[in-house]
Amino acid sequence: MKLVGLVGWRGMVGSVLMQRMQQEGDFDHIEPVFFSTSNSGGAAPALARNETTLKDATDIAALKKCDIIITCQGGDYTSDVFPKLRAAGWNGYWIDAASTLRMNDDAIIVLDPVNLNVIKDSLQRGIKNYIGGNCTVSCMLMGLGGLFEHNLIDWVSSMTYQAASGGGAQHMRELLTQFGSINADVKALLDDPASAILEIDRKVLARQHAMNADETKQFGVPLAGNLIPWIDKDLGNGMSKEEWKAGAETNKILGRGPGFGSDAQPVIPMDGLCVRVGAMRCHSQALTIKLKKDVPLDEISQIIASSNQWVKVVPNTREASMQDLTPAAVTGSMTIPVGRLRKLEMGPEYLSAFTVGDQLLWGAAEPLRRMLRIILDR
Ligand SMILES: NC(=O)C1=CN([C@@H]2O[C@H](COP(=O)(O)OP(=O)(O)OC[C@H]3O[C@@H](n4cnc5c(N)ncnc54)[C@H](OP(=O)(O)O)[C@@H]3O)[C@@H](O)[C@H]2O)C=CC1
Ligand SMILES: N[C@@H](CC(=O)OP(=O)(O)O)C(=O)O
Repeated sequence: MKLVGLVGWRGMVGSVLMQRMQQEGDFDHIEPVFFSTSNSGGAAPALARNETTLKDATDIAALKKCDIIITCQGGDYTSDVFPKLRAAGWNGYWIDAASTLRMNDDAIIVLDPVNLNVIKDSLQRGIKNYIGGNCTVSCMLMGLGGLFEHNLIDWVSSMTYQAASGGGAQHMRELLTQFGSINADVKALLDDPASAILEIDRKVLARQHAMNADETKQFGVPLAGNLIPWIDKDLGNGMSKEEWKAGAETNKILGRGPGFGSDAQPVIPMDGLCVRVGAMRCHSQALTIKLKKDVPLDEISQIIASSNQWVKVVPNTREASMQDLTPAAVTGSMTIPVGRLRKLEMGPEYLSAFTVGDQLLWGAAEPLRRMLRIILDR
């Protein structure tokens, strides 16, 4: 059995990964070794078999023994440990949730329901670094993969509504704490049906404006009852790094653009705005898609629905959209609903779509565990 090192397994992405690996019986096929950056020597989780203590996640000699390493520890860890491990001659498979290595020439962004051909070709070529994509990109491609596959897309503009979970566990906690403190300030007024709504509104705003640095430590400003139209770094050209990832990662996942040789398909322009909203753990996005030609809506629905077993087309009705196309409906589920499909007033080649995906499942953990199985099944 392959020795598989697990790093970052108790974090938020890591915990979801452990859950999914148990559900899918992945541990039956590996000998796991659990690593920690903070508790080496401590007891490994119950899933451990022969290696029952936690190894030091920075111990290159211990890491080198692994055939495969899966890490959800984060970008700083990858930047620190990965180069040292390769420099020490380790030639195993590195599977990573962090963005650090994604755009490297010797790394593949993995989303096998969409790019299994790219993955298989890379394994054949001896590539050893397999990185999970940005959560928004992965969820979008799981939903709209069919349109890309049929080469129907001229360009895409995405407007995202990204959940607190994209920032990590502390961000989710902060959002809920903020909601709680706002509620506490207006609870008496809410309980009184005769109270004035403008007084409630004034108090909510006063509480938001009065939030101190501790209450907004993660997001920098209140997110509860608010939104933040910027995610990730400022690239200095008016674009956020999260927005840049949409085009860069989508095209890399699809194997499009000059980096993939002279006979590769051209890059599909993708751009838009990424916005953080007060949802808990599903990323949603509204897409404007310029098609290459006028394709009837029923054909579009059929192409989208038949792309993979997880995508589900939601009828473009008020009731279905409210029931099936919300973060609360999708959280914890592998299903990727795509709805609000309609032709826009701009013309028959302009399509709107809205999709929601659990960013901890398809957006983070699931492509990693599936990559592990692809390697094991070779
Ligand atoms: N959040 C997301 O939605 C996505 C994240 N990613 C990537 O995955 C990386 C990990 O993200 P995420 O899981 O959100 O990060 P977390 O902060 O939840 O976990 C990262 C590490 O923090 C340490 N840690 C310290 N205190 C705690 C605690 N109280 N509970 C659990 N872990 C703790 C753990 O390391 P140790 O056990 O060694 O102490 C853990 O592995 C990110 O940096 C990002 O690169 C990718 C896609 C989506
Ligand atoms: N940036 C994403 C989460 C994330 O971790 O993205 P990436 O893996 O590309 O750094 C968000 O905040 O919603």
